[in-house]
Amino acid sequence: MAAFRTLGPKAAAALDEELMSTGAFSIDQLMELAGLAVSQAMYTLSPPTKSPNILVACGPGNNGGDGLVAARHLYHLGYKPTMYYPKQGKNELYGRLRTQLEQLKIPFTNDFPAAVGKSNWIIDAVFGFSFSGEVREPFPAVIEALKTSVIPVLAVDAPSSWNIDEGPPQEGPGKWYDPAALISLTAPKPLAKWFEGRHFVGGRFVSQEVADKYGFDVPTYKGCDQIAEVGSHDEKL
Ligand SMILES: NC(=O)C1=CN([C@@H]2O[C@H](COP(=O)(O)OP(=O)(O)OC[C@H]3O[C@@H](n4cnc5c(N)ncnc54)[C@H](O)[C@@H]3O)[C@@H](O)[C@H]2O)[C@@H](O)CC1
Ligand SMILES: [K+]
Repeated sequence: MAAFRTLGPKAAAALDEELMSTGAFSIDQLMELAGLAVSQAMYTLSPPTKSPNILVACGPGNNGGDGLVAARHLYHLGYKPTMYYPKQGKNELYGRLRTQLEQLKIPFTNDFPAAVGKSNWIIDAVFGFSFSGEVREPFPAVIEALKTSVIPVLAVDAPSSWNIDEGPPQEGPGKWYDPAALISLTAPKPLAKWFEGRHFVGGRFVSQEVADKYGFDVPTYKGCDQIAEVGSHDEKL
């Protein structure tokens, strides 16, 4: 696939609304499918036999919720996830997802930089398509740790701190946080045009009719995969 079509933040929010109204999906279902897709992307990048220790950084919104779901699936796939979740959002769903992890005795840490050194991979579920402006506390230290980390990172829906429409922060090449891999949920957001690492799309539940209405492509999923690798924007696969 070359030059994939993207979905801007307003269209992405409208699509979620439509899936949950006329589409009759619940947020729990959408988040479960998103988190499952994230866990499959992680497995494709590096199986638990090679990279058992996964640090999952979760933000206060639904992107963080995807990280909570992904951690549960990763545990059942044989990984040892550790959670960093400093600011739990108000939705009761986040509380239930957290309880599910606590019942599996998955550890939560308050010291993100210290946990980075004990990890084989990091999952960035801090901010998704509703991120805007300058990164506020307590997350600047997290973004800084991601930027300087030698541990590879899989970003969920967006590399956190990147502008959703305009891509990486304008700090000069090589000076921003640049994850090794990205999984776009439902469709790549405009920022994916600046991303050059391994790129997956998850969302094997969206109909062609919905994709046509919102103007994005349904990738070719293989076998029973929840994800498809789509490559970078200018690359022909
Ligand atoms: N169909 C899909 O593709 C689905 C996507 N979901 C996920 O939901 C995400 C969008 O979720 P939300 O709309 O809840 O938003 P996000 O999770 O993208 O972020 C919103 C949260 O981040 C905070 N925030 C925004 N800018 C900030 C800044 N500069 N500094 C500090 N905090 C900031 C907001 O106050 C809010 O708490 C998607 O990116 C995707 O990961 C799923 O969970 C549901 C289904
Ligand atoms: K993210």
